[in-house]
Amino acid sequence: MDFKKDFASILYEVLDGKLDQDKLTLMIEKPRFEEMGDLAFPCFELAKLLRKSPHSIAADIAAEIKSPLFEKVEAVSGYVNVFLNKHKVSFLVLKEVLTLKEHYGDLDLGKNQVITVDFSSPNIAKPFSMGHLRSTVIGNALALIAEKYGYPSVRINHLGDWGTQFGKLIVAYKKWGKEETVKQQPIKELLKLYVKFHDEAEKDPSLNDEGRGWFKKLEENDDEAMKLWEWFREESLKEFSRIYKLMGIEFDSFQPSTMTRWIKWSTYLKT
Ligand SMILES: NC(=[NH2+])NCCC[C@H](N)C(=O)O
Repeated sequence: MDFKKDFASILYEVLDGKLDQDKLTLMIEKPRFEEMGDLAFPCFELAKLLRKSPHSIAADIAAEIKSPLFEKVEAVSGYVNVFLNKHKVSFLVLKEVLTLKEHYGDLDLGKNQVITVDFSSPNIAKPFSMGHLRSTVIGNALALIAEKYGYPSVRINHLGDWGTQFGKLIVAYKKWGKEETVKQQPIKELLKLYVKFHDEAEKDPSLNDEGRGWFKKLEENDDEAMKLWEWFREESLKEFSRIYKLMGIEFDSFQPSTMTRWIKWSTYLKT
């Protein structure tokens, strides 16, 4: 529904085709104040062409417009101000919404160029924060807007799942963790273990070395270290997925931070 275009075609008739419809559409303005109508047509440019004052041109045009689309047409200071017929306009808009359904408002600006949106990105083994929630809502809204505009979007969740803290978490789990408790409430339990690690490391700083040692093992793809890390990741993802499901959001990839490590490796290999 493009009421500017409709107004332009009405003006085209009234002006006997003196200006073409595209030009008229471009000239139509949206008044700054509601009381000046929904659309306005300035008549200043026509003054030269018609050899009349903008005031009288506006008055002439206003007198000639008779369209059920408008409930009021006024000539004010060289402008033709039109007020859309709310009843008719709401009927037309709702009819279009109901016909086009989810395609209402679709645009093809993107011409199928893909847009990637990297958002949410929580850290595994830690609670999902307000900041993550905000990023999730904003990122998904941007992806939806992009899609509406004809850009297929790829939603990437760049998980925070790599770093020394996972060496520490492995140490904590091996010392004080239980498989069952982690499975029951993964984030809560893993966070508890991580906090305990820090409390204990204050008393016994050698734990930090152990943590670094296990992270080194992770970096070297050690079997036991990788199995535990993958499990923490999987359990955390289960919990995050519950939140995403509640919000009706799906991701195309849960790209691991480890990806950066692989990319680094492959560049080393190439050089
Ligand atoms: N590529 C990204 N999305 N990076 C942002 C990572 C955010 C980080 N995981 C955090 O929770 O603070």
